[in-house]
Amino acid sequence: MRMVGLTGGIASGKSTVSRQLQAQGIPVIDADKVAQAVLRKNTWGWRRVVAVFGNGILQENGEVDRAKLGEIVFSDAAKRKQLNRAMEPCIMSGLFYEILKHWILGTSVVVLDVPLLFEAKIDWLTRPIIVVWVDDLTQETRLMARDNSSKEQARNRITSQLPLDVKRARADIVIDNSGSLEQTKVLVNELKKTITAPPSWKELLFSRFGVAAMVIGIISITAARLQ
Ligand SMILES: CC(C)(COP(=O)(O)OP(=O)(O)OC[C@H]1O[C@@H](n2cnc3c(N)ncnc32)[C@H](O)[C@@H]1O)[C@@H](O)C(=O)NCCC(=O)NCCS
Ligand SMILES: Nc1ncnc2c1ncn2[C@@H]1O[C@H](COP(=O)(O)OP(=O)(O)OP(=O)(O)O)[C@@H](O)[C@H]1O
Repeated sequence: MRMVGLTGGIASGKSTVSRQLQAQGIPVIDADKVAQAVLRKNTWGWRRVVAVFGNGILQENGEVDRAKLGEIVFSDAAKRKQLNRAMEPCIMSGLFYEILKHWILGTSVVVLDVPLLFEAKIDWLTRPIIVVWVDDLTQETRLMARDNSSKEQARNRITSQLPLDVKRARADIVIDNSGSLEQTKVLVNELKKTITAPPSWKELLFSRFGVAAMVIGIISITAARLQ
């Protein structure tokens, strides 16, 4: 199974590209959705996060107040590190579960939409790596418009990630999403051809190795948790 990495900066257009790929029949695993699931009330992730941040981040119904937690972690690098440390094993397990489902089903190409692919150092698992890029001003403007946020809130979120130009430099393929949606669609059509081209033997071996390494990783995390 070919595992294609899809990443970029906040509001650079990963979900937009992901939707266009899905419309062409390419399966996508969305790490943001996995992260949301592992933060639901009474889950393993919820317990770990509440243990670190306390009940003050909860709504009356016991669910995490995402806006409140976001305000805390996107304006304080140390708190963000604590959140990442608490959630990382849960997100990794969730991603692994989704990958395993596709592997068992015999999916030939799956796209992993992971905003923090480089930051979490899991880029080695995926090939090719696609970075959805936009210029800084477009990123800020789109983020503010989408989240109805202030310039300060948008800058806090943008600077909490590896700079988008650094990600672009590490990409195998760059999708420039600074133009119109129609222009991006044309680029995504070309992208589909590239990622669905028949895999080489080297690629096949790499993917099997990646999945095997993840199995070992998850077993180690689970074993450490049970101790
Ligand atoms: C802090 C939370 C609750 C804020 O929720 P909110 O609904 O406002 O944002 P949402 O989840 O939609 O994330 C929007 C974008 O923020 C960026 N982002 C999210 N978490 C982080 C982080 N820890 N560091 C840097 N950027 C992040 C990503 O680009 C993501 O696509 C949420 O982002 C979260 O649980 N983050 C930690 C989990 C995580 O690392 N997610 C990224 C998946 S790899
Ligand atoms: N080419 C485009 N032209 C105009 N608007 C766009 C374009 N691409 C994306 N957008 C808009 O920009 C915003 C951010 O896009 P999107 O949600 O796809 O980004 P993202 O990278 O998935 O964000 P996040 O990191 O928060 O998950 C959305 O409101 C989207 O509709």
